Amino acid sequence: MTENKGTTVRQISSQSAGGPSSKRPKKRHVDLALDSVTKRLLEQSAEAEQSFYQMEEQRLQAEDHRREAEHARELHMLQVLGQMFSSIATRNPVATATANTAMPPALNTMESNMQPGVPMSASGQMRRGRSCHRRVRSPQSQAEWPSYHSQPQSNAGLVLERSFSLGTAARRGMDDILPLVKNIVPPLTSKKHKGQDGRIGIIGGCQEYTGAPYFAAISALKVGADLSHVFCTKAAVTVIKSYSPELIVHPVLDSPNAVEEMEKWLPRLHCLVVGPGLGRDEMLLKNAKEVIEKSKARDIPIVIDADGLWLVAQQPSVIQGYQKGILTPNYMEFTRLYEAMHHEPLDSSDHQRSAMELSVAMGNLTVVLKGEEDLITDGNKVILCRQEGSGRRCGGQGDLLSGSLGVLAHWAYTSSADMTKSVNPSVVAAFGACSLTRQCNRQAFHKHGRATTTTDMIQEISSAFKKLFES
Ligand SMILES: NC(=O)C1=CN([C@@H]2O[C@H](COP(=O)(O)OP(=O)(O)OC[C@H]3O[C@@H](n4cnc5c(N)ncnc54)[C@H](O)[C@@H]3O)[C@@H](O)[C@H]2O)[C@@H](O)CC1
Ligand SMILES: Nc1ncnc2c1ncn2[C@@H]1O[C@H](COP(=O)(O)OP(=O)(O)OP(=O)(O)O)[C@@H](O)[C@H]1O
Repeated sequence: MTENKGTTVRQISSQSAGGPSSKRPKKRHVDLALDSVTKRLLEQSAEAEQSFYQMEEQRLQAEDHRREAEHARELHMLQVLGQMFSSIATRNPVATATANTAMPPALNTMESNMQPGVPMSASGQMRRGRSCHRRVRSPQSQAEWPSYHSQPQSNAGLVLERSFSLGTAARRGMDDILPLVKNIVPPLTSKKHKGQDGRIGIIGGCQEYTGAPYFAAISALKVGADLSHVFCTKAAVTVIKSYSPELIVHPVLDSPNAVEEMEKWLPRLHCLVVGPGLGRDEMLLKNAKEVIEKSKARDIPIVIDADGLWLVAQQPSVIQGYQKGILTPNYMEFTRLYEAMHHEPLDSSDHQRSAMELSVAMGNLTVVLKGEEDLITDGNKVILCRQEGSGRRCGGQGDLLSGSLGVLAHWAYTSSADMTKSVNPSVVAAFGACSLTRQCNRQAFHKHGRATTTTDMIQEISSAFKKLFES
């Protein structure tokens, strides 16, 4: 019985295990079924991907149409205004003559620093008769001044005609500058050694603020710098190190010989970003100031942000006139700087004009006024960055911008004039950093919505960079 049972069991198991002849057809059958399921899945995923791209394409086209319509509306509005003003000018020659005599001092404020055809805001142009005092005036600007008078049009006509160029020139600016940013991105080759694509220094980080210098430094690395150093206080160092093993963090900013400690590193740095999380402690600001002085002597680009701008508002001479200096104020910081330089309240109705005035007063430093649209000017020209972002304004986005700008400034200043088509390298770099920050914001918001934080934006740097500058 037992034997029989055993035999039965053996027989059953030998059947179920299957001899070579009984097993193979089944496996083949299973394989075939699996193959077809996989194939079907792949087809479905390809279809889904294709329809996603189609939808995305349609969405982008719709967005383009919306923007074109908006620009057309703006242009139309300006044309109507132009006609209104020229008819006023024709009907009232006395007013025109008065305007002619009243114009020169005010024109000195803006136009004297502008190249012909440079974008300028309509509101700024129309308020030109107001009293306004420019502090710095370049010889080039004076040379240009007579040509404005030689225009056969009335001032109102001239004003508005140049206003028309605002929208198109600003847009053209965007289209023109983006290829230049692409040009300055260094190729990745096996011939390079570590450090060649950028060694960036961030001055900032104290007891209260450890996130800001981290955001700036890690953004610099993610954009493509090889090494990113943070010079912070002792209290901040372990915290920052614990965020990231990639950063080199020096606990020197509040040490008794802080300046010598930091100066030692300057020959190894390509660019300095001063201010993220610096705080406003007198001693820290003094140390930062001295390092800025030493860096100027080494001719390295210096981006000044956040509390670094507080320092500049107290002592503008620290960076005034340094052509490789770039200021990245938000609106509050901008107001502070403007009022410190001009000793009068900021007229908030014309940001472009005010930004140019600040740049000129600072000796044609590049100013990046961040906001709904970023405004970049070196006092000669205003470029607008309108790369779509999102409505999410979490803290730290400005640090992403200043850290990225540090790397891009290094790349822009080491590129040939051919690559930047002789456009101010600071402006090219600033445009790149603004576009990138806004694109990261857009992508991160797409994924995280209201919960978006700067950390989420930093994770988007790689793909945003690729999309903007490597496609
Ligand atoms: N996680 C961190 O460690 C962070 C630290 N940060 C640091 O914090 C320090 C102080 O920076 P703050 O920006 O707070 O400077 P301020 O202390 O000058 O404050 C500026 C204030 O203005 C407000 N503001 C900004 N834009 C405005 C606008 N357009 N209109 C009206 N109000 C506006 C802000 O809400 C803020 O309260 C800096 O060192 C900065 O780097 C920030 O970078 C944010 C992230
Ligand atoms: N209203 C807005 N719409 C779209 N983008 C904006 C708007 N305001 C600011 N940004 C973008 O956010 C980025 C950072 O600007 P923001 O004004 O937040 O700087 P910040 O206050 O110096 O930042 P931080 O929090 O790091 O100190 C810039 O790239 C800017 O283009």
